[in-house]
Amino acid sequence: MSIDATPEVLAGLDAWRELPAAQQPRWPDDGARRDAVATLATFPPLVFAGECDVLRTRLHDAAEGRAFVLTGGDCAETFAYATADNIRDRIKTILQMAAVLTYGAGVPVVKVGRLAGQYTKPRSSDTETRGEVTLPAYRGDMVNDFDFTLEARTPDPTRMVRAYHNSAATLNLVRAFTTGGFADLRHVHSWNRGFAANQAYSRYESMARDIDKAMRFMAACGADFDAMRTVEFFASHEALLLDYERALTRIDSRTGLPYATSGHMVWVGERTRQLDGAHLDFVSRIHNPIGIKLGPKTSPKDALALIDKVDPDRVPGRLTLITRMGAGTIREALPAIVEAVTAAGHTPVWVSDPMHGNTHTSSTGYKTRAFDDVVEEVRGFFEVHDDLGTVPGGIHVELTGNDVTECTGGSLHIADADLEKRYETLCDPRLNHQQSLELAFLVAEMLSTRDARG
Ligand SMILES: O=C[C@H](O)[C@H](O)COP(=O)(O)O
Ligand SMILES: C=C(OP(=O)(O)O)C(=O)O
Ligand SMILES: [Mn+2]
Repeated sequence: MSIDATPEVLAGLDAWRELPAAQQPRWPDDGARRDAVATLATFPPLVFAGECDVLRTRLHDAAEGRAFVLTGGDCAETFAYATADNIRDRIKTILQMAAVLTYGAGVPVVKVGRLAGQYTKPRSSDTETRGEVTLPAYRGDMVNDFDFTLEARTPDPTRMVRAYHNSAATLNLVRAFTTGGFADLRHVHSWNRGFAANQAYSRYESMARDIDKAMRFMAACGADFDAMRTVEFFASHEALLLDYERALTRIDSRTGLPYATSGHMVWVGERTRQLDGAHLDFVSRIHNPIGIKLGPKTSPKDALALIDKVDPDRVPGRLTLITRMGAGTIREALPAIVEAVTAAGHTPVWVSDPMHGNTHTSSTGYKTRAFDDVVEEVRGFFEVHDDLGTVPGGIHVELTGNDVTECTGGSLHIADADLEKRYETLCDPRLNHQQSLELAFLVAEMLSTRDARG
C-alpha cells in the first residue's frame, strides 16, 4: 500500500519560497528556470528513501562511537571531469583511506562521497574581476560555466538538468564499482601496500605491516573474503540550489514522508545556515540525514537553535555537525559548543572538516591549504572530544584521486612554487591521492592511540 503525504507536509516543502535564500543564482530567464524545474520533477529519484534510512542508522552508530564516518570528494564537481577514470580514482582513494581508518578506528567506516550532486558553490563575492573585466562569479557547473566570458558566466537553468544526468551517471558507476568487485578488500589492501612501499612514506610502513598481518590472520581464521567484495557507499552534497533540491524531493510511498532524492545525505553550508533562512527551513522538512557546517564564529546558542530547528525530535543519526574552525582556532572555539550541545541532551555526529577553516593564498597567488594545518585541525578535534568525553565521529575532506598540486606539504613536500604544475580545481584546493592516503594513515594513528588510552 502506498501512503500519501498530508497536505500540510506538501505545503511545508514550499515554505522556503517565502524566506530569504542566500547564495541563489540570478537566473536571467524565469521561464527557462520553471521549465528546467518541471523537467527535473518528471525524472526518477537518484536514491531510494530506504537507503537514506540505512545511512541514518550508520550515522547513529558513528554518533555513539560504533562507527567512523569518512566523507570525501571534490569541492566542486564538474561536468568535464565526470569521466570513468576520474570517478574510479576518487572511489579508489576513498576506499583506500577507509581501509586504513577501519584498522585505526577498530570500527566500521561509513563511506560517503561528496559526489553525484556537488555541482553548486556558495561564493564570498557575487562577481569576479580579472584586469578590467568584472563578471558573475562561478557558482558551480549546475549554474554557470567557469570560462571567463559573459556568456559562460551567465546562469543557465538547463544546467540543472545536465547536473541531474551527470549525477545519475556518476552514481551508477559508483554503485558498479562498490558492488561489482572493484572494492574487494584484498584489492584495496594491495593498493595500500603499494603506497606504503614508497620510500617517501616509510613512516607509515609499520602500520601497513600491521594491517598486512591482520589480513593474514583473518585469512588464516577462514574469514569469508568473498563477503567483503562489496561495500556500502553513500552520496552527499551541499543542498544549496533549492530549485534543484525541491524538484528532486519525493514522497516515500512507505511512509508518506518527503526525502530529497538527489543524494542520500545533504548538508547546509556555513554561508547558508541562517536560522530564519530558506535552506534550514527546507532541510528541516525532509527526512534524509542532514549535515550542518559550523565555522569558528558559531556560538553555543546558535548551535542549539540550529539543532532545535533541524532535529527537534532528536532522531538518532539525523544530524551531523561538521565543524570547520581552522587549525589555530578549533581548540578554543569547539569546546563550548560541544558542551552546550551535550548538556542539552543531544548526540549529533561530530565530524571534522579540516579544510574550510584553513584556506589561504600562497606566495605564488594560489588559493591553497597546508597539509600540516589539515592534520592539526583533526588533531585538535580529537583532543577536544577526548577532553570532554564526547565522540569524534568522522572526517569530511576535499580530495581527488588525481595527482594534482593544490594543497602544499605532505611527505612529497609540495611547495608554493609547485602549485602551478597541476592546479585543476575550479573552487577550493583538494588533497591529492597521496596526501589523502597520508592523512588517512595519520588519522588512523590518532584513532588507534586514543583506543590504547581508553
Ligand atoms: O567551498 C567553499 C566555498 O564555496 C568557497 O570556499 C568559497 O570560495 P571563495 O571565497 O573563493 O568564493
Ligand atoms: C562550501 C563549503 O564549505 P563551508 O560551507 O563549510 O564553507 C564546502 O564544503 O565546499
Ligand atoms: Mn569547498
